[in-house]
Amino acid sequence: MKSTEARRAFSQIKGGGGVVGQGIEVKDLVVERGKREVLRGITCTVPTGQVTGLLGPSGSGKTTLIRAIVGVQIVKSGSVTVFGEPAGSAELRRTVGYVTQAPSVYADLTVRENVRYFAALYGLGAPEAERAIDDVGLKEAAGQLVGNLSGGQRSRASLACALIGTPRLLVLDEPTVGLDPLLRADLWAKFHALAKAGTTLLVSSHVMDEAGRCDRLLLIREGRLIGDDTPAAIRERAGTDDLEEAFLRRIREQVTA
Ligand SMILES: Nc1ncnc2c1ncn2[C@@H]1O[C@H](COP(=O)(O)OP(=O)(O)OP(=O)(O)O)[C@@H](O)[C@H]1O
Repeated sequence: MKSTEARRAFSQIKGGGGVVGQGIEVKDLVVERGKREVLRGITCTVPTGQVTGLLGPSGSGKTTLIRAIVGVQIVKSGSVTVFGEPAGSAELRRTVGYVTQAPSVYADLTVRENVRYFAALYGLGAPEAERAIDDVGLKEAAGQLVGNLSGGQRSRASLACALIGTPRLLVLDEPTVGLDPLLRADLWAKFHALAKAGTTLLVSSHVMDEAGRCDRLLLIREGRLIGDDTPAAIRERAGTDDLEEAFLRRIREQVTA
């Protein structure tokens, strides 16, 4: 067994009915941006084959944590591993798909040209590109220039490019911003279908009504983790069915602690 495979096997823990693994492990992570500590000692895990939501108010540190996980953020201290490898290491390049908040597609190419370009980078062809376009509901717009698409369509074009390499970990920074409720529901169904097929997903959002769609939630506030559990357990602990209210109660608990 190669060392990478050994580490991967080691990062998996036998669960009751099947294999439950840790896709991401973050330990005591501290990040400074602009001379300010924006992540203040985060420790958390993200299980494989599930949709984990990263929730928190604007400016709480979601994007910074995501950047550390995909390996593009300088960290002050602590560690981040993805499938047992240090975040950002060469072994993870084809393993991690990352969709940023800003669309990462070429505005002067059509949707199809963009997705085929990314497919070619992975040694894949037109059928795989068409499947990814179909998956994000952009079949009708495939021939349009990305520069002429709506904001929501453009984010879906970025998502199609990220899906093409069938990454083991898909990290999506606010993927549903600007989408109508029907499209949001379609995309969440797609995320769960991917998770069922074994993909690990980390999805950030500051929209509380999306939190209930996740298998697990990481709640972040002012650079600290204030919750790491299933939506059901977070509701139960707070004594309310309303996740937004549960989040607020958790914040109040922290403030008075
Ligand atoms: N390039 C930067 N230089 C200095 N400070 C930054 C930089 N980018 C972000 N910050 C600061 O780091 C903190 C966390 O920002 P981050 O983008 O991680 O938050 P977020 O939770 O993703 O917010 P949003 O939901 O608005 O995208 C904020 O206080 C922000 O002002």
